[in-house]
Amino acid sequence: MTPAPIAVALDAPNLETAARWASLVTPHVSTVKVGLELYLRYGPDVLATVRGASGVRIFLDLKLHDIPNTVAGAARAVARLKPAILTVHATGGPDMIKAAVESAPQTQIAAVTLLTSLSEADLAAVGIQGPAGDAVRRLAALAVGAGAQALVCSPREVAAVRAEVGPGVTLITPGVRPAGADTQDQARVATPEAAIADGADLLVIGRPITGSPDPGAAAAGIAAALRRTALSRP
Ligand SMILES: O=C(O)c1cc(=O)[nH]c(=O)n1[C@@H]1O[C@H](COP(=O)(O)O)[C@@H](O)[C@H]1O
Repeated sequence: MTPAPIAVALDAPNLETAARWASLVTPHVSTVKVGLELYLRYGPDVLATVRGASGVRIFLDLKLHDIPNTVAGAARAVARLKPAILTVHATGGPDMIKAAVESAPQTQIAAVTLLTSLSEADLAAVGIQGPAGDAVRRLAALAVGAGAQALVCSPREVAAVRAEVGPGVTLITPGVRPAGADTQDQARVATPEAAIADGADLLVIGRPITGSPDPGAAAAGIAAALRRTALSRP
């Protein structure tokens, strides 16, 4: 069976846990995501450990955000680890995004538009007025114009982003929660089925899978629900 378009966020406190989660979920999902917690604790070695024998695709989520020269150096430094995807913040601007794209040519650069943890009130507090969707669409167009091949946005905005950037860009949505699940620190959320129906290519899901007593079964359950949705579509 083809693995589901899910990147499991391995936000683990130690390498053993991350490796265990990775081996449990990789039969069911296409990708695993290494973020700041693991990378800052263990460094580049974490990618080889998590990749393990399965050779699963790695999404390296470092959310780079600095001046173009510094981001170019950072992207070059991690490009040798061959992550499939690397994140940068779209608000770093077009020159910064372009620097990342040029410095990691084998890696898909994903520009994070507005963090899914921010509510509209939070966005207003940092000076982003109006509906989140407007700013997300503007940042999406800017990032694609600068060469980003992928975008990160909330599932609430993914349909508008798809309409803005067209079919060729990979749309990645965190802020995904199965119906009835605790939203925790996420503000702009939707279900896995809704995210896919609205045009997401890859769903980032962490705690709903890794917080389960059986992460393998939780990943398999969400993957099966996505397959059922795909089959029921006309
Ligand atoms: O870039 C990301 O992956 C990301 C962007 C964003 O806007 N929101 C967001 O939650 N994420 C990441 O997606 C994951 C979501 O995890 P859960 O909330 O546990 O499903 C975390 O690892 C976040 O770092």
